[in-house]
Amino acid sequence: MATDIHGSAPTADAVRAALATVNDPEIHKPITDLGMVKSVDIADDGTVKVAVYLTVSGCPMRETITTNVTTAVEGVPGVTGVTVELDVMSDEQRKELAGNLRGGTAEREVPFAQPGSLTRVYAVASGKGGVGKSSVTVNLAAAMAADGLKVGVVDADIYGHSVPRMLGVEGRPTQVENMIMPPSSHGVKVISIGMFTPGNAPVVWRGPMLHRALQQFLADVYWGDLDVLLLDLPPGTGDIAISVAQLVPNAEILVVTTPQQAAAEVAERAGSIAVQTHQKIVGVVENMSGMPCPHCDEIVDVFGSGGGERVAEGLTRTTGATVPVLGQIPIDVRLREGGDDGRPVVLSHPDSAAALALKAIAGKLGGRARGLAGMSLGITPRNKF
Ligand SMILES: Nc1ncnc2c1ncn2[C@@H]1O[C@H](COP(=O)(O)OP(=O)(O)OP(=O)(O)O)[C@@H](O)[C@H]1O
Repeated sequence: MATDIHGSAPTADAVRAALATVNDPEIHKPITDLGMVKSVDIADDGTVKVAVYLTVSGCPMRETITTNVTTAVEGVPGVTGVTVELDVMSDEQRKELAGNLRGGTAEREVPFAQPGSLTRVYAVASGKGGVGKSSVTVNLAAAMAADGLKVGVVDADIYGHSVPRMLGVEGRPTQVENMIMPPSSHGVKVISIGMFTPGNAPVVWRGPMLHRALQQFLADVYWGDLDVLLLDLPPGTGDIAISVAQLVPNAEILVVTTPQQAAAEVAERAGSIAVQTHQKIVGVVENMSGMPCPHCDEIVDVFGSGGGERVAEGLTRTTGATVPVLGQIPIDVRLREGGDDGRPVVLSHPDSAAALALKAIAGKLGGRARGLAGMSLGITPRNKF
């Protein structure tokens, strides 16, 4: 603990400045800006009592907040001891905070669909299930976050939500009024339907409910300023793909397939939905592209070859715009293990061939300048008669 050499009591300004360095662990903004500091009492003997408002009672972050406040204030010259008292915001205070976080925008707007939004939104789609769409999503997200980008993932795979496990995110999100704070892991903010269902209960929802859930994930979750938002869609050409197109028309589609002929055909069908919804297809990722033989390193084409290329060519023909193959990811046991352990392979084995392929794709997608390119201008072309 730091003690002032002159033995004088710490100043209120210095304590405030120290508190301004403490971020709320979920909102990632200084507690002083969020109206969370209730009072600061500085005694002549240098002891400081800080009263902090939690956003909700039973906040899972209370211990982290207490520790961080204590550490920050202990560092102020002249402080001889710190006690932290916790209180809970009133409904009124929570409403005010939610309003502040929204930055004055009306409720229920999807921030990523607003003109001027600089967040790149990628909807990750596949034709068939099990081709590695979620694995690709979480690894791209983790690689981009490791590169310093602010990244969010919406697990919109309502039927097979696996993103939280793959990223090692546990627990339920905190809710402040009708704003949901997304938990984060490996620097990636995540929201999933799995966080709102008891146990591992399967979700049997119909189209309109799915649309509402997705709208909530996009509009009611406090994402902050994101560079990239990845949406893990359910396989196929279902309702969610249409909802994404309506809610975030500027989302670009990333198609994941395996090299297999059958998978490639359905992937192409899933991708071509973009033609109907006027969305851009950013590219194709071929996953499970061969497996290095553990004995001789020869590449074994377990699922055949050429699927990614075929899908890209097909989508280029259908859309009239060039759709590139962004990368090929080999089969790697460590990638599967990373998914089971909540530690994406790009972080656990960054030099493996699978991780290198994923990081190269992340570099292409994350490195594209943020801008208005690809954004809907809100103009509907008039039909010619
Ligand atoms: N390149 C790879 N090497 C080894 N295992 C992989 C690879 N890609 C995915 N897997 C494994 O295959 C399984 C299916 O992957 P994943 O859940 O990502 O697919 P998905 O397309 O999202 O499936 P669904 O749409 O049904 O949710 C997982 O166990 C995952 O760990």
